[in-house]
Amino acid sequence: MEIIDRGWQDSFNFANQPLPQDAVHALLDTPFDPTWRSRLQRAAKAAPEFGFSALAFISLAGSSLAEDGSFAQSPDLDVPLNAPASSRLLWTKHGFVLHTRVPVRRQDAVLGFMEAERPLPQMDEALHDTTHLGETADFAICAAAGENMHCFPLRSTQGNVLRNYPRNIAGQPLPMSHALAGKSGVVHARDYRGRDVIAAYRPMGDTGLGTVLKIDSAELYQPLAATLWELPAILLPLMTMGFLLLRLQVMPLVRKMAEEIGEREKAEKYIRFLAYHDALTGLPNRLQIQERFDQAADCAQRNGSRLALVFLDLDGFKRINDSLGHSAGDAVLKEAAARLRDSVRNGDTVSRQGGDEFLILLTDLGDDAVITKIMDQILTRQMAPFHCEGIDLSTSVSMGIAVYPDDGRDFETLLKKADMAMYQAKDSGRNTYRFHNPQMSLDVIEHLQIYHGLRRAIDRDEFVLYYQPQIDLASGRITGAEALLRWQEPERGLVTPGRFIAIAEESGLITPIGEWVLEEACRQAAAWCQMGVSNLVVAVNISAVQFLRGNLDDSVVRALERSGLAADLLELELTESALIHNTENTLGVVRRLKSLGVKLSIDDFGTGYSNLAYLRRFAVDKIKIDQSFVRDMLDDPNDAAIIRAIIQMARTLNLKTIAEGVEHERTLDALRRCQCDEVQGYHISEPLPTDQFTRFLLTWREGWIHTAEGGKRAKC
Ligand SMILES: Nc1nc2c(ncn2[C@@H]2O[C@@H]3COP(=O)(O)O[C@H]4[C@@H](O)[C@H](n5cnc6c(=O)[nH]c(N)nc65)O[C@@H]4COP(=O)(O)O[C@H]3[C@H]2O)c(=O)[nH]1
Repeated sequence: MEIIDRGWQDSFNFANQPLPQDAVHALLDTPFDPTWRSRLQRAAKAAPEFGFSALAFISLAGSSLAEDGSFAQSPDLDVPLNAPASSRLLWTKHGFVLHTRVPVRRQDAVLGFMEAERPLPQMDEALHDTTHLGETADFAICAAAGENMHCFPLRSTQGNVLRNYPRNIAGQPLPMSHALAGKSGVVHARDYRGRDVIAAYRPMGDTGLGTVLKIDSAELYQPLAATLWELPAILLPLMTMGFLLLRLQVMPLVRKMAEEIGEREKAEKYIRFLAYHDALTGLPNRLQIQERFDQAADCAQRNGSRLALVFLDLDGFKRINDSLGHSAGDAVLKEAAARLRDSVRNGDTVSRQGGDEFLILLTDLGDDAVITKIMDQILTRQMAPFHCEGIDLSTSVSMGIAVYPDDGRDFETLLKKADMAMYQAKDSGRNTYRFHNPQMSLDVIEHLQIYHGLRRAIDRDEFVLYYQPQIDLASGRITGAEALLRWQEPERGLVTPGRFIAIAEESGLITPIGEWVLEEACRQAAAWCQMGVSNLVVAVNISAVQFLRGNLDDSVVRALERSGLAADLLELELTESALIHNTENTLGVVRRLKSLGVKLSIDDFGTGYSNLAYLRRFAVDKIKIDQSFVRDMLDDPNDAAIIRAIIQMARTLNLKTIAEGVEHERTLDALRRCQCDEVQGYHISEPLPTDQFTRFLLTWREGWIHTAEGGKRAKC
């Protein structure tokens, strides 16, 4: 039910974001306005990100204004749902699909409609997720069709739907008929195949659908039946052997029978338990927390108190699951669940949504201070390491908070807002929490637009590299050029990496983008070399994601081969965090790169772990002192002391140092006095497009450039 409600709510929210609203409104008067049509089309293109497989905006007259994706054609089953209105549940060859039609509104006026389809893989899973209950366990979802019913495929119907199937067989109601009559319970009855089953039934909210979870009685009672079958054969000889033997032989059997009956009751209880709990952690499931929310909201409305819904996601869970396996993943989830339960008050509810997502309902709240106290408690507890399969693991969590009634009054709205806030917490570096604020909805749209734009940017040739010179302080020579990525986005203009690198990392797009950067930077460095610029090292930023997930060493080899650039004219700038994780794999990649002759520098040094051991282990060549220290070094003695310490340490380890973010002559002098090797910053030059950087190179110092005719040949 919540999946369907959420799907409908998502459609409604999507349709009523400012961009679609404005566009549909504008197209009321000028239906063919190309600017608004193209904006609306951009909004439609964001559909997959919201989980839609198809989406169309439709005018009041019924014509399509913009659409994306393809709607299901001739589904095997198509049933209208009572609520939310204008929704239909379809069964297609890919599984369940929710079809919704929602109004695009401004205040009370309907401006148009949005039709959307969203696959519901969670419901597909529900059909198959019964195997752990037993061989014959099965889950059914049906809709009333007059006196009969239509049923979506069960495990036992092997993908086939049941159309117009009777609700009673031989005068006896099937368990589903109770669910379709709006009742919940457990019965021993005959199912549609005429088999005896034990079945739990319940209606699916107000949708008009019914659900049944059932298992064949024969399977459930099999051990008991076997015992009963043996009984007469044993009893006859026993009767002649007298009381003693009777006690010895029969009593254990009787006890066994009693146990079997106990087992049967346990199975029944388990079926009931599953309807309201998560099987892995034993926590309440989504259905239960939603019911508790409804009760708490009624109460809060009466006494004017507040509630909070917290959406919590474990940070880095996928990495644990992928690298250590599912049993370690399960252990982490159980431990996280136990800690969450311990971190909240008695009246609060912790539930598992699925995967590594949890929901927490905090009731009876005064001001936000109570919420932040609980959030801090959760963060602290989750971070404590725990022992799992021979290793110490620790996790952190990101949380988003939506407050009743400030952020909304119904469960789905609050859930959606808490979800958005959770993403903000992730964006802010994880291991933290954020309260929802209205700006977040706009941020989500912006985030999606950037994501979709990035996917096409390489093919459309929209990336460019700018270069910023790096200068040797002793000689004044240009020793290097840092390649800095820019995105020439058709509508936004030149976009700097701060706005898109994190999205590229999160979506994995950083790998192809990073490869493009490597190829382009090497190609350009080789071109400068051909022009006669000698020993100019091009420095390329490598993201930690690219380093850990991509085949960085292969990409580097390819870029060098294609461009013909000498390996020692390429420097890779890595952050400390890239080298700290996954050390064995990292070491292998670094060794290969070093064996090629590629240089390695550590970017933003001083802001991360600053672990000296890895500087040696990875044979780093250069340390880049973070601009946050450089910026204030003249005014802040602590920053100046840190810079001096970094430079001294680097000298001891025989590493070069470069200071970034040098904006003033006086900073440059101070760095020279500290014996910093190189500098980079606006004082010398901002990052420049290729042609301007080439001019910069040619005019920087007389006599520095050696042409091929001039004697000294450039190394390329
Ligand atoms: N205030 C101030 N800023 C200065 C000064 N001199 C240089 N900067 C800016 O400082 C940033 C230095 O790059 P970064 O620390 O590697 O930080 C880079 C880097 O981490 C990332 N980045 C840039 N290009 C790439 C790329 O191709 N791949 C990856 N993975 N990340 C990139 O984006 C970050 C930001 O890049 P930009 O916006 O180009 O910002 C650049 C540069 O324009 C100065 O004197 N004052």
